[in-house]
Amino acid sequence: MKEVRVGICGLGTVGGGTFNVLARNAGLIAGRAGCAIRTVRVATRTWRDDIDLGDIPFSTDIMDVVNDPDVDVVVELIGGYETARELVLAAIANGKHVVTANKALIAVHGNEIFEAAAEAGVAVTYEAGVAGGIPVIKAIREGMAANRIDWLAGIINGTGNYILTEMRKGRPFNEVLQEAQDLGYAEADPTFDVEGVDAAHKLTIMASASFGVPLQFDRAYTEGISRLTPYDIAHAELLGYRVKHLGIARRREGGIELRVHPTLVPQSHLIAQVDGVLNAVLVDGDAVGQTMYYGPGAGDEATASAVIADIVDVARTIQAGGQGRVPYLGFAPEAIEDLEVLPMEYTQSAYYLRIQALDRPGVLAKVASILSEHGINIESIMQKESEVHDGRIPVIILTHTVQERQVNQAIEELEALDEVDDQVVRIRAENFN
Ligand SMILES: NC(=O)C1=CN([C@@H]2O[C@H](COP(=O)(O)OP(=O)(O)OC[C@H]3O[C@@H](n4cnc5c(N)ncnc54)[C@H](O)[C@@H]3O)[C@@H](O)[C@H]2O)C=CC1
Ligand SMILES: N[C@@H](CC=O)C(=O)O
Ligand code: NA
Repeated sequence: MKEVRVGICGLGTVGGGTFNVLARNAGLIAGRAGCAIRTVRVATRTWRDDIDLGDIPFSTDIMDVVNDPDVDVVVELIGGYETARELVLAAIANGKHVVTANKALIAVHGNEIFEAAAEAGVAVTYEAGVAGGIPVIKAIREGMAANRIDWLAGIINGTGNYILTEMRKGRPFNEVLQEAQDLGYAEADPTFDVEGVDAAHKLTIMASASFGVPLQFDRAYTEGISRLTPYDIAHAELLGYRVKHLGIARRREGGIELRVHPTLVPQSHLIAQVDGVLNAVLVDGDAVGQTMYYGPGAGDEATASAVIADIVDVARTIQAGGQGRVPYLGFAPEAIEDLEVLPMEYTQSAYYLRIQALDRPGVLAKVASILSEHGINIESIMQKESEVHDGRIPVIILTHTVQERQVNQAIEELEALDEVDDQVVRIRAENFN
């Protein structure tokens, strides 16, 4: 085969980046792929005047790509759940390989899509969907193949990390979110970024590829960054921690943890230094130990880098005459375990608690006694006289690692005390042990 022919669906941020890099680095990419990679058709609803398609046929109907007999690989870059699902299933039915950057699609419909693809004998790849340009799916499915992976944790949403980084400098949330949207980092619906849905999509995929379990997005716990206050971010810093929005997956007795939430991480850990649109994923393997993958998590050409790496992989597969060197989730179908996601109350974490209490003798003793009754050990406690306001003082406590249900019960009792006002603020903390 002299060339592999690509049809691109969606010419937005990632589609534009993919088209441009494929054109700019055509010779180099052909050298790596062992054949030319040629864009033979494009379909997109909105046009970009800055991209010259030359004589490549184009239309607004994505089915034109799927039904084009000249297309070997359909590159799905339209985003969203349902239309993308129909597009990908139709491409598979037509015997075409699929490359996608759509983590929402894979996290929610991946089990169905991989089954259809296996039956049709085609590849479906999704590297760009997880942590953008970082080749983390390749690292997990191939580089970590010798290891039992017990946990992974990552900053896996560029928009959210960009917002948290700028908030630390004192900038307002909404202004920074608008900036991330203007830079092309945010999802079509930016609440997916801010409320942790996008991170949960990516975490679901990485967990399945790490542990060899089916995709279970509907069981993931998702908490966003929109309710974080500058006060708690600053006080976490005083305790030696930084607040990051993490996705965490951990293998436990009888199930797996799958959770996305703001998290205190030690300032001394490398992951605390990951700022702006950059992402980082820690993966812990029993043989290799802790590894970290770092780089741009969003953006046009950064994401295109991963899309094209997948296209090259598919081109090599086509030349080798197979359906894909690597199984869809990195495990042979018969090796997929039936492990379920644990309910949140059975997950384990350390906690930052902020209790708004009356500034009166004996209150701290009552708080400590409730925590102790629930088996919660205190790592550190912080209370500053300069913060007394209206006879009330914030008490900030960092706990040791405990089960979430112990903390839920303790918080319920703390909030019922006459000496405690408002809801107790709770942010989980990780030390990556
Ligand atoms: N923007 C980024 O940095 C990253 C985005 N992604 C994913 O890549 C995919 C694309 O994202 P972006 O390029 O940012 O989005 P975008 O909104 O910039 O581009 C989407 C393109 O698809 C076209 N489109 C949408 N629905 C269509 C339909 N039914 N028929 C024809 N054309 C249609 C739109 O006209 C637009 O040109 C999404 O799944 C997103 O989650 C993944 C990693 C990074
Ligand atoms: N909206 C996403 C884009 C990449 O996946 C992000 O901000 O990380
Ligand atoms: Na990636």
